[in-house]
Amino acid sequence: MTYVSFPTNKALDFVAIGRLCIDLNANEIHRPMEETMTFTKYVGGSPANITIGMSRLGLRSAFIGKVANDQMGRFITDYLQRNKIETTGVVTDTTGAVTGLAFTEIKSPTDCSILMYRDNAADLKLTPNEVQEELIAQAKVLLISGTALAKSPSREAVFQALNYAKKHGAVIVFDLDYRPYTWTSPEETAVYYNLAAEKCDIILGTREEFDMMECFENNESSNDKVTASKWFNHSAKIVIIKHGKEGSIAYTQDDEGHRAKSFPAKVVKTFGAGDSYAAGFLYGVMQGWTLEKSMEFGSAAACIVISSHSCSDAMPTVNQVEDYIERCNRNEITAS
Ligand SMILES: Nc1ncnc2c1ncn2[C@@H]1O[C@H](COP(=O)(O)OP(=O)(O)O)[C@@H](O)[C@H]1O
Ligand SMILES: O=C(O)C[C@@H](O)[C@H](O)C(=O)COP(=O)(O)O
Repeated sequence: MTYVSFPTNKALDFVAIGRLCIDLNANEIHRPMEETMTFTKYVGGSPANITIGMSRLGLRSAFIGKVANDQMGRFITDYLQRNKIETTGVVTDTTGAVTGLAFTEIKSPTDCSILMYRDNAADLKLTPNEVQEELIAQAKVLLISGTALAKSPSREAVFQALNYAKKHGAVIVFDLDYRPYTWTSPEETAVYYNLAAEKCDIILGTREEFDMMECFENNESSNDKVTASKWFNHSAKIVIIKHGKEGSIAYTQDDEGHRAKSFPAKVVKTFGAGDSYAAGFLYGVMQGWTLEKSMEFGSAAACIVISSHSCSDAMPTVNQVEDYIERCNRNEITAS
């Protein structure tokens, strides 16, 4: 059963808009940030990680965003190019804005947190007129990510990208990617998230992210099926609700819930799971696979990334994901 039809005859498979940042991941793991002395630098930012994931899986990918006019900005653009990602949509800030930094704290495989430095971040300065219509016109899929809605002008740039995607028939994917510290209040966040989600074909988020979007509804308890069904009155064809280690469920317009098979992992850190899951899942549906197979592929990609030190750099190839699934089926991998 096909739930989403992707346009054909496009030069690009995938374009994402939003945050290009730096992850500084603690080298001394299993200790708090106060005691962490050294970090390894990687390209980061959830939509950047997903795009790197798509490119590693062999899809023709591009990015639309803004980087600082400094060494960090050049590091990011260069990394994208080395990963075969089209960067004509990545513009350089001219106002002295800086690159957002995410310092990661890895206290244990289950207790991880992120300390973000995002004052005057370049990615939030992207303006609507800097969004290249041509790039979106050429793409089968546009992915938007919630954090880019946090401030103007990046907020309007995302809505402009949504307009172009609608005009040119791209499938629109929304990764909710809710980072509370970028926002003033859950209510402010919910207003913009709901406006954007109405326009999207595939919505991916954790239970907590959907709860934030429902903050005006005074629900006594959250219910995945009820949450998902609301979006089918708008543009959505697939709504995925993620539950960390417990796996994920995809809902479709026929009200069916499709549960993902999950795999064991020797977890180093928890972050990066959602980004690699998104890349693996989207790769699968773009190949015309069933939802179950696509979700299984996403789950295995997530296991590879959470078993590694980085997010972006650890994004797997198709062979690596297939190999992981085979090793799990042979019981060669056990949970940490
Ligand atoms: N500890 C874990 N072990 C195995 N798989 C995991 C684990 N944590 C996450 N995953 C996989 O990654 C997917 C996305 O993870 P989740 O934590 O829900 O997203 P996010 O990183 O966006 O919060 C899950 O649905 C699951 O398949
Ligand atoms: O998104 C960021 O700015 C930080 C990411 O690069 C980071 O590594 C991360 O948090 C990944 O997010 P997740 O996949 O939702 O866990």
